[in-house]
Amino acid sequence: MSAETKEGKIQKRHRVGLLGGTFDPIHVGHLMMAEAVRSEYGLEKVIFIPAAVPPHKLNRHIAPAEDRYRMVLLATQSNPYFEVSDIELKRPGPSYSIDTVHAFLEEYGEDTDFFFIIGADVIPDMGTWNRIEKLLEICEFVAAQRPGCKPDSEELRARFGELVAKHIHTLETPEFEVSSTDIRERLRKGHSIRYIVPPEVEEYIYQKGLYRDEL
Ligand SMILES: Nc1ncnc2c1ncn2[C@@H]1O[C@H](COP(=O)(O)OP(=O)(O)OP(=O)(O)O)[C@@H](O)[C@H]1O
Ligand SMILES: O=C(O)c1ccc[n+]([C@@H]2O[C@H](COP(=O)([O-])O)[C@@H](O)[C@H]2O)c1
Repeated sequence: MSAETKEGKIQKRHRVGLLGGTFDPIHVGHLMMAEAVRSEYGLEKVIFIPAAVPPHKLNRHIAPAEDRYRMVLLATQSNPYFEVSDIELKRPGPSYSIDTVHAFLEEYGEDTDFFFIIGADVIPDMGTWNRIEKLLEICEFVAAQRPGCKPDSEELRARFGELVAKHIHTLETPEFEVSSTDIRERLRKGHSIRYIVPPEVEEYIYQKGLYRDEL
């Protein structure tokens, strides 16, 4: 994408991916999805944003934000296109995406387009997100396939029409049937999580004794 400046020069627009999540813990499904969207959408980078207080998981026990953040750092360190932001960890209250995207728009300026990466399972819930209409206006969403989930945007389309067709894109990515819930369950049962999370994350989980106990 490009835009003409007042002086008539063509300026290339920057394209940055945002991948928000609870990451309790981060797993290869997150990493595969981020890399696939980065490469197919020509993104300069993908910024992983661990949520301090995920708005839809308020009543669920989650690991401390500091641990989830550290695991995201470990998992992403070998990919030069991946960055991690602690923006939501520093903000009190529920980690609403609208506040995060506004902050990035302010930091990066008008010549950057943001692509918020989600799994297809998130689409049916988006109608309940804080100020979703505004959020659809100010950034693009890219929904990656997730095993067993059809990207169902019917309800959103009925409410927000064109905005949904224009700003929510779906992408066929390699699918990997894993979730953080599966991983926590495996750890509670004492089963292996090797190859489902990067080795550094596996080691961190064992070192800190995370997810061992029934909740
Ligand atoms: N295997 C996967 N394939 C595609 N997208 C995924 C996958 N796992 C998670 N995502 C997406 O990554 C984002 C962050 O997900 P999150 O951190 O909640 O992980 P999760 O595995 O869905 O967690 P949990 O099982 O605890 O609900 C969401 O948009 C989610 O849809
Ligand atoms: O802004 C909201 O109202 C909102 C509601 C639910 C989820 N989100 C964001 O969606 C991303 C994925 O959420 P989750 O719960 O699947 O980890 C994460 O960045 C959340 O902060 C955002």
